[in-house]
Amino acid sequence: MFDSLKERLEGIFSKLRGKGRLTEEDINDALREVRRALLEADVNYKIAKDLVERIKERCLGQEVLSSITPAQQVYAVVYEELCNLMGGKKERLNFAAKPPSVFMLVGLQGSGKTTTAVKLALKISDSHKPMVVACDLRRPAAVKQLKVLAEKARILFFGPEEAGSGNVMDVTRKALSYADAHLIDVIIFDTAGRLHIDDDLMTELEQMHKLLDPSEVLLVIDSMTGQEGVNVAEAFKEKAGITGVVLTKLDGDARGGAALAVKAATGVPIKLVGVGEHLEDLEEFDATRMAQRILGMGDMEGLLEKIQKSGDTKEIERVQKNLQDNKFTLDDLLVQLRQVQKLGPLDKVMDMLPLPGKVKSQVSDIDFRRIKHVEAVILSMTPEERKKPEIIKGSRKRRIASGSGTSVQMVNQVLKQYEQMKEIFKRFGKGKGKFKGLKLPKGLF
Ligand SMILES: Nc1nc2c(ncn2[C@@H]2O[C@H](COP(=O)(O)OP(=O)(O)OP(=O)(O)O)[C@@H](O)[C@H]2O)c(=O)[nH]1
Repeated sequence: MFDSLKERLEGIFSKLRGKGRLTEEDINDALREVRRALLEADVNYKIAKDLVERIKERCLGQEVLSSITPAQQVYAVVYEELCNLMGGKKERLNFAAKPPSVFMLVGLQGSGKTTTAVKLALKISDSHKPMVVACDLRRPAAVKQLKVLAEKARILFFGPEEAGSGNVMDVTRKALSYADAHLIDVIIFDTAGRLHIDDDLMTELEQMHKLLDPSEVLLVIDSMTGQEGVNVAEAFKEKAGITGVVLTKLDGDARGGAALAVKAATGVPIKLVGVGEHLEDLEEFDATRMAQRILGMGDMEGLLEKIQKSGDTKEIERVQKNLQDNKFTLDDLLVQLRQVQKLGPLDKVMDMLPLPGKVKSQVSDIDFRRIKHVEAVILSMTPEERKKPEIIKGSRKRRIASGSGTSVQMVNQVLKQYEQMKEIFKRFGKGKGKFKGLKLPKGLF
């Protein structure tokens, strides 16, 4: 997601960086391109226009700081304004002061409601006892889907006695008494999906709302729907009293229009984002991180969090220190490869690193199906060789190849990839500059 927007912005800023002083015309030209890039990302025209106006006002109005370049200044303003556009601060879920908390998930068919219901239950299950309730009774398959997913995630499920039968209000009431009897403190209702917003659906949601007095009505939107998603949000806001948005399929190739504009258009904050098909792939939405990703600054916080979750933090800290000190060794590469295997798909990890798109695709090109071979090659080297691979010469390469059950060609490839990564980290992974609390990776300018 955001790839093409990111690339466009990268191009615009690299042009600016090439200029020492920026004239008003330079800024106007750059911002015109920013607006065009936003429109291409399917952001509503008015929202893009207003955003660019605000950026322009701030850029032209600000005094020139001696500590940073003019291009950096513009970049920082764009970053701050993108954060503001997406809501600025993190919006947490509201839980009822007196349990149970009731969450209603609403949205169009196929937006990802059912999956999100279970993802959300799983996410909060560390500190709560959640239950998911199937209230999409028009589509028997939806009840079954929720049940199957809930079983997979070991989450309590409640639904009509027979899929395809029953009445929504009946199921809702029964779910409430079941929850009461079983000390369930969060009840998540998966409501009916429709292809379009219609009166029947809204009446049903209204009745449920009245009975449940929910802490959250979360509208689930497929981010691929772009601006259309924003229109849906406007309609649901008016009719269903939504309190938050969950944007799903952010891992896809959506252009980003919905993520950028939904808060500005509706005033309703994005609270959660779906970032994959696995049940663990639901994250809190963080405008700051999102803006950093859009601007190619990487989501270092997200990456570190992921790494910490996967354990081995001491090792990771050591690798980080080595990266900063420009002492990246093959041992570090080994730790990284193991982390990559634990972290999951490489493209997601790559997305979080503050590297320009082009470099990312180069790194992504590394054949990670052969990751085990790479590991075996490194493990067949002596500790000394892992620190100073340049001492590995012809005969040692053959020994390493046979020791690891691979080939000399593979050994050469590992060494080459290591050199490439070292170079990348040297250029982009080192240190961070600071500007008014912003963390800008050095080397970008
Ligand atoms: N890649 C990806 N796929 C997702 C995400 N969230 C949901 N999906 C997929 O989207 C498809 C539709 O999701 P559902 O949960 O069935 O959607 P729904 O809104 O409940 O649909 P109805 O039950 O038809 O109303 C499923 O194949 C999900 O696996 C996500 O964040 N990323």
